[in-house]
Amino acid sequence: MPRATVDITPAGQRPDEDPSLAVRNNGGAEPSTEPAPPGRREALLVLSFGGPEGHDDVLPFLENVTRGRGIPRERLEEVAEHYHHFGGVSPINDQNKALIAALEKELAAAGIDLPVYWGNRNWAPYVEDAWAQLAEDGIQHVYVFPTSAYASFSGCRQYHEDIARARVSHGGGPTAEKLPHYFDTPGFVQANADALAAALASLPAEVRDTARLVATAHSIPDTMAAVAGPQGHAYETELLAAVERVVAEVAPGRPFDLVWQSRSGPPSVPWLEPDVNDHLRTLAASGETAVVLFPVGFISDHLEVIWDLDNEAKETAQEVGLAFARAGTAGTHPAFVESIRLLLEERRAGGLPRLGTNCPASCCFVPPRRS
Ligand SMILES: CC1=C(CCC(=O)O)c2cc3nc(cc4[nH]c(cc5[nH]c(cc1n2)c(C)c5CCC(=O)O)c(CCC(=O)O)c4C)C(CCC(=O)O)=C3C
Ligand SMILES: [Fe+2]
Repeated sequence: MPRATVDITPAGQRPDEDPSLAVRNNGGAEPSTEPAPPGRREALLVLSFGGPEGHDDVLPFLENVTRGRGIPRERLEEVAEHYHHFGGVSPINDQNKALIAALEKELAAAGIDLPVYWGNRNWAPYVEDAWAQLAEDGIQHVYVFPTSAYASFSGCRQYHEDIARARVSHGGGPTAEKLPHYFDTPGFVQANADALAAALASLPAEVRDTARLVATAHSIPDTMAAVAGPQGHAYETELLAAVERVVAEVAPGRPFDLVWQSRSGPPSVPWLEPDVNDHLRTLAASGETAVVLFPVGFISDHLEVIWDLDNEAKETAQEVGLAFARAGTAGTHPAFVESIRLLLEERRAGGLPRLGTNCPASCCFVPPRRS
C-alpha cells in the first residue's frame, strides 16, 4: 500500500524514523523543496566553530580543532599565544550570543515562533549537547545556520559533518537541513558594504579616495580549494562574488584585491596565496599609500580577525608606510540578521534556494590525515 503523506510526526516516533521525512531530508542535511509540514515542531540552530573561555581551555580547544589535520605543534603553540593575549578567551562566543539575541528579536518581530539553539564544533556548548536538548524539547526538524557564508570543507562540509555526528551521537533526534550559503544575500553584502564605507571614512581625507581596497578571507590548502563546491574552487568564486558586490555598493569601479590570511599547516603544503602581509609589502613597493582591509571571509570579528589583521597586518602596514584601516564584519548588522530570517522563511516555504547554494554530498571532501 502506498503510504500517505505524513504531515506531523506521530507522538513517540522519532522524526528520522518517518520515511517521508527521511526522503525529504535525505536522512541529514539536504534542503527540502517541500513546504514545512504544518504542526512540525521546528527550531533554528546556530552552528559555530567554538572558542576557549579561559587560559586552561586554550590547548584542549586547539587539540579539538586540529585533531587529525596535520597541524605542526609549533603552530599550535603560536596560536595559543594569540589566545593568551586575550586572557585565553575567544571573542567568538560573545559574538555568537549577540547574533542569537538579534535573531530571536528579528524572528519575534516578524511573528515567527521558532526557538533558537546554539552548538559548536570545537568547544562548549557542543553541537552534540545542543542536539540532545533539541530532542528533549521535542523539536522534530532543525534549520542549521552555520557561522560561515561560503563553500569549502572548513566552511561548509565540516558543518554538515558536525550535524551528522550530533545525530549519530544522539541516535537520531530531529531531522536537519543546513541553510544555503549566504555570501550573496543582500543583507550580508549591505553589512559588509556599510563596514567598508565606515573604514574608508576613518582614513585621513588625503588618502580616502585612493586607498587600496583589500578583501581578506581565511587561506585554505590548495587541495581543499580545488574540491570546494561541485565544480571545484567554489570558495574563491563565492568570495569573489561577495567582494564584487560589496565594492559595487561602496565604490563602483574601484580596483580591489582578494587575498588570504591566517594560513597554518606545514610550509611544504601549498595554501591559497598571496598572504595579506606579503600583499601589503607588494602594494607599498608599487607606490600605494593606504589600504583598507575588509575581512569579508568571516562573519564576526573573532580572534583570527582581531589578531591576524589588527595586530599582524597592521604592523606590516606600518613597517612599509601604508596608512591602514580595517573594516568590521557583518556581526549583528540589522540587514544581515534580516537576510538570515528571509533565508529561513524561504526554506520553510519550501522554495528552491534562490540565494547561494548548498553543497551536495559529493563535494568539498578532504580526508583527515592519518598520523
Ligand atoms: C575557511 C576557514 C574558516 C572560515 C569558515 C568558518 O568560520 O568556519 C575558519 C574559521 C575559523 N578558524 C578559527 C580558528 C582556527 N582555525 C584553525 C585551523 C584552520 N582553519 C582553516 C580554515 C578556516 N577557518 C583551516 C583549513 C585550518 C587548518 C586545519 C584544518 O584543516 O582544519 C585553527 C588551528 C590553529 C591554526 O593553525 O590556526 C584555529 C585555532 C576560528 C575561531 C576563531 C576564534 O576563536 O575567535 C574560526 C571562526
Ligand atoms: Fe580556521
